[in-house]
Amino acid sequence: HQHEKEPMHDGALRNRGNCAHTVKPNCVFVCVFLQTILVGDSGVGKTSLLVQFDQGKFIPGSFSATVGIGFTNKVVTVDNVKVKLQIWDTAGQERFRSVTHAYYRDAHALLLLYDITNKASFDNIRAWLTEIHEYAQSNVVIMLLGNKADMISILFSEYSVPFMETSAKTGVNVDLAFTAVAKELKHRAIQHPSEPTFQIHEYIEAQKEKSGCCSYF
Ligand SMILES: Nc1nc2c(ncn2[C@@H]2O[C@H](COP(=O)(O)OP(=O)(O)OP(=O)(O)O)[C@@H](O)[C@H]2O)c(=O)[nH]1
Repeated sequence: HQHEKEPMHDGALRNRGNCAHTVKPNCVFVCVFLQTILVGDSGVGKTSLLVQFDQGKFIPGSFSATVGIGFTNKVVTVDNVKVKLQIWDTAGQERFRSVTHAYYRDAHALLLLYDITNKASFDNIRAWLTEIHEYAQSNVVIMLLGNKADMISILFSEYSVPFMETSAKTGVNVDLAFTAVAKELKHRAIQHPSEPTFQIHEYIEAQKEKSGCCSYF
């Protein structure tokens, strides 16, 4: 944080009206100040995500729910411009909701998290988005994050089962799922001694990248 020198006044933010931020010309230290809020159900990993981003570590162990709200400042350089992110970590528990709503209005960006292993946290996204639309500025930047992606690889390594996400609706990875299985079976049936053994995991990984799976805009 030694680069921080010119934090904007909170008042400047409140006066910004339509959420526009100021880029200071020829600035050396902090040029843009952005308020970001992490929201989502309790236990989806908001605090953990912030600790990972800020300190590059993950502290496993017992879960202690956030009480109220707190923030961490982080300066990132984007296209040679120093951007100070003030990241607010909110409590996901219902009883703190009225406290956190008060912070939505000043947010430039909202990171909405769900836990990919917890269906209820996914189902609640609609309710979160309704709240966001009610309390935040209309042009707030919203990013939806499916956290705990590592849990997939735990299943994968436990059972050694290849994994990919498909959509029967859009067709994403549908061909690949069947082709990969067909290739595996073909290699088992007809294996030329000179041929390297077919690695279905590697094949899927290589093909998945081409289809640009898993980011949706
Ligand atoms: N495997 C795995 N566990 C995670 C991940 N993120 C968080 N956890 C665990 O999930 C539990 C809840 O994480 P927190 O970061 O405290 O959740 P939170 O969203 O801040 O919860 P509240 O403060 O109540 O809103 C903790 O036991 C974490 O260790 C992740 O990406 N992978």
